Amino acid sequence: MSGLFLSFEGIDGAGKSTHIEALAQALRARGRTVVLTREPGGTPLAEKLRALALNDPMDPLTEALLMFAARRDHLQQVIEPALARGDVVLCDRFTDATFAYQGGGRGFDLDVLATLERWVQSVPATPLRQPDVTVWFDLPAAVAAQRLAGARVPDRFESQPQAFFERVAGGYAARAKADPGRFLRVAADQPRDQVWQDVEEGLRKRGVL
Ligand SMILES: Nc1ncnc2c1ncn2[C@@H]1O[C@H](COP(=O)(O)OP(=O)(O)O)[C@@H](O)[C@H]1O
Ligand SMILES: Cc1cn([C@H]2C[C@H](O)[C@@H](COP(=O)(O)OP(=O)(O)O)O2)c(=O)[nH]c1=O
Repeated sequence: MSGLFLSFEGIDGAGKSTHIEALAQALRARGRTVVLTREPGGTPLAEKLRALALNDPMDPLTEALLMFAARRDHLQQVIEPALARGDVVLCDRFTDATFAYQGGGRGFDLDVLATLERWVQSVPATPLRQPDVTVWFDLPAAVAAQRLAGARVPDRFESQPQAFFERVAGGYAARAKADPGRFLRVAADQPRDQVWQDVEEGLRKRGVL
């Protein structure tokens, strides 16, 4: 069986975590070996970089470089070996998050991000590794803010004002527009069951489920 790479995106509170585990179970029930992972993170080194990026003050270039440094290690240590074995990789966030948060949210130069993307995602198997499908939980920033109010201790990103998340959401929309074949947009402002049905149906249409 050939490997499959799925990423999950959306602003904080959009509902990714709620549905990734259910999807892992659905895939396992179909006989697939599933690697559940996340960015920034997924390896011991990348988890250290995550702790820095989420908690320590830094300028936008440092932030972008840490995200891509973590990604490079994650690709080499976890994602590429898993895809080579024929596993399904479910990754909670990938490069679209960098374009949305560092690009849209922080206003960092998108051309620089695109250059880093090409460098970091060039691997022996392919000149530009990208997810096969990106499930995008599209949720208005105001709804996400309501969901997260008081729910968890906010990190450097979650403590940003709503306007930041409006820019992040715009960053995702631009990435989706540029690569509509890869993006599966799910309207996340619906009851959990309906969101899950839309995820399932979208992935079935793409032959993933
Ligand atoms: N469809 C939904 N409707 C209402 N609340 C939801 C829905 N999906 C998730 N939630 C709740 O919203 C919060 C954020 O969801 P979560 O899955 O952690 O988002 P993310 O991983 O994208 O940040 C959680 O408290 C979760 O229980
Ligand atoms: C992958 C990535 C995440 N982030 C941010 C988005 C999130 O606020 C944060 C961590 O993501 P996430 O794992 O979704 O957080 P949580 O543990 O709260 O579910 O990192 C970036 O800013 N750039 C990136 O490239």
